[in-house]
Amino acid sequence: MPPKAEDVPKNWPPALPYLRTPSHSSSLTPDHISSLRKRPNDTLSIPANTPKGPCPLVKITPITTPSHPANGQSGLFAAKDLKPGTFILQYLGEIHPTTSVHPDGSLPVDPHANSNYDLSLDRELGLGIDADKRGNEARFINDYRGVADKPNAEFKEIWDERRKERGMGVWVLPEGKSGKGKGVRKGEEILVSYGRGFWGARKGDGEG
Ligand SMILES: C[S@@+](CC[C@H](N)C(=O)[O-])C[C@H]1O[C@@H](n2cnc3c(N)ncnc32)[C@H](O)[C@@H]1O
Repeated sequence: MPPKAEDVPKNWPPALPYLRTPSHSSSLTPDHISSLRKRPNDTLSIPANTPKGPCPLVKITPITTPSHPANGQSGLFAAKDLKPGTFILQYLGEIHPTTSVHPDGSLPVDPHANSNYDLSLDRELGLGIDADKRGNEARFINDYRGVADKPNAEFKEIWDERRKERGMGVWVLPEGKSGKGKGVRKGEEILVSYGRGFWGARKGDGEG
């Protein structure tokens, strides 16, 4: 059955599969899988009342402000006031090894290296989450550079108790000692820091 309009968020690109749970690359090894199923000591769980499917806290919005560095693309905006420390949604995409052996057996290659939607989940083990070809609303989160003075949200590892699996979550920045995180007001863009490495690899695409 084709998905009903309410099954995907408004402004979701029609050609892109919308995920409600992570997808696993067929290149994951048994070691990767067993590490994904081991809960790290200091991770928070996804709140039990988190809906599977479209997130009521956010809106995918086309950007039409000429001064915005991602003008002509989309961004993710708050649909409600969000307090500091709020879990917003999980970053869904394909969980994949960051290197895999080339089909001809030559040097390892990373087929996700050029993706603009690839997040690191575990650097040591070499695991990433790529939302280039499939994902959820979180793939539309822009970097704060050129948009605001500071980020108002962050990517932080989470534990999914329903799937017993590690993943990445998007959280509103906590208050912190200096009152750093002030929350996100309804209608404000949700912005993270991609890190200098992202922009360093894409000189001319944003700030370094
Ligand atoms: C994960 S995507 C974010 C969603 C993207 N805007 C879209 O509509 O699909 C990352 C890409 O968004 C753009 N982008 C995000 N933040 C930006 C910023 N601060 N300045 C310039 N481009 C940005 C860049 O093209 C980057 O490669």
